[in-house]
Amino acid sequence: MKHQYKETLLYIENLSVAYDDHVIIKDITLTEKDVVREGVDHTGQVIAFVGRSGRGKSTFFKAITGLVPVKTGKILIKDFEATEPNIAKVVKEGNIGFVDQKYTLFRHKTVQQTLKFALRKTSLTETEKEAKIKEYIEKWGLDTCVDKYPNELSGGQRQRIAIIEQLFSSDQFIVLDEPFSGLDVGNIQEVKKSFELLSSTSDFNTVIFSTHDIELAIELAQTIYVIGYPTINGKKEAYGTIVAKFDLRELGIAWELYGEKHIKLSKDIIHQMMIS
Ligand SMILES: Nc1ncnc2c1ncn2[C@@H]1O[C@H](COP(=O)(O)OP(=O)(O)OP(=O)(O)O)[C@@H](O)[C@H]1O
Repeated sequence: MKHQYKETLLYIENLSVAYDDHVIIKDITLTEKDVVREGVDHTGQVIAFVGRSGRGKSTFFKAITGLVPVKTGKILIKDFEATEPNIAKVVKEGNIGFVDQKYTLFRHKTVQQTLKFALRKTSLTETEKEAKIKEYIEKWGLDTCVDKYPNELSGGQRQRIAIIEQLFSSDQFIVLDEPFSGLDVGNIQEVKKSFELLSSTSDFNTVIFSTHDIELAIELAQTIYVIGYPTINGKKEAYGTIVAKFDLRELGIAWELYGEKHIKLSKDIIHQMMIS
């Protein structure tokens, strides 16, 4: 066995979202399962969404994080509080962490204060909260930032704080909308490291992100979905949906160094994006 599929972590059926009467995304159905790899302690899931501008990636992310209401459909996630396996719950705002493109932080709070605030609804004691913040600050290399305000942080640092903040207030899911846009090469490496940290912490950790950088998507994700306008009966529709799914595990190239097969996949993905 190289890898095995276990419990369902995320299940989306027939999702559609409309602003006023204008349907933006429609007919979105997907299942993501927990994957266990032989000889690897923690294998979090990394899922990428790509697609041309305006096809509805951000709208889809806002729907699964409960930030916009759905028109139709069901979004279920594993219930981590249930004592039995395979118990799912309907997603609610706050269950899935969302890091937007601007990594918005409280302007008037220091990093320490921001993280403390993110833990306010947990049942941890004051001492436990301090310990948890310290643990993450150290693990994520943010020791020098504790007493700084957002305008004193680099883009990469701001983003890591935004990720930790979301991790503190929601369970094992985190959605990042274009986490790599506008970052320099150094910060891109830092964010990549955050992805590794996230997925190596727990089997259940699931990172969902969008990007316009296909190579990065292939390098980081095990599943890549293309969101685009579908062509139905020869006519291109004007709503976004999943037009293609690429499972790198099935293709035998997940967790592998970038090579010939990855380059071929990149071409296939770009082709799917161009026709949708
Ligand atoms: N609040 C809103 N009200 C009305 N229309 C909206 C709203 N937000 C987004 N839209 C429209 O929904 C469509 C999809 O936008 P969305 O931001 O989800 O696309 P995207 O795929 O994330 O694009 P990009 O890659 O450029 O970020 C666009 O036509 C956009 O104009």
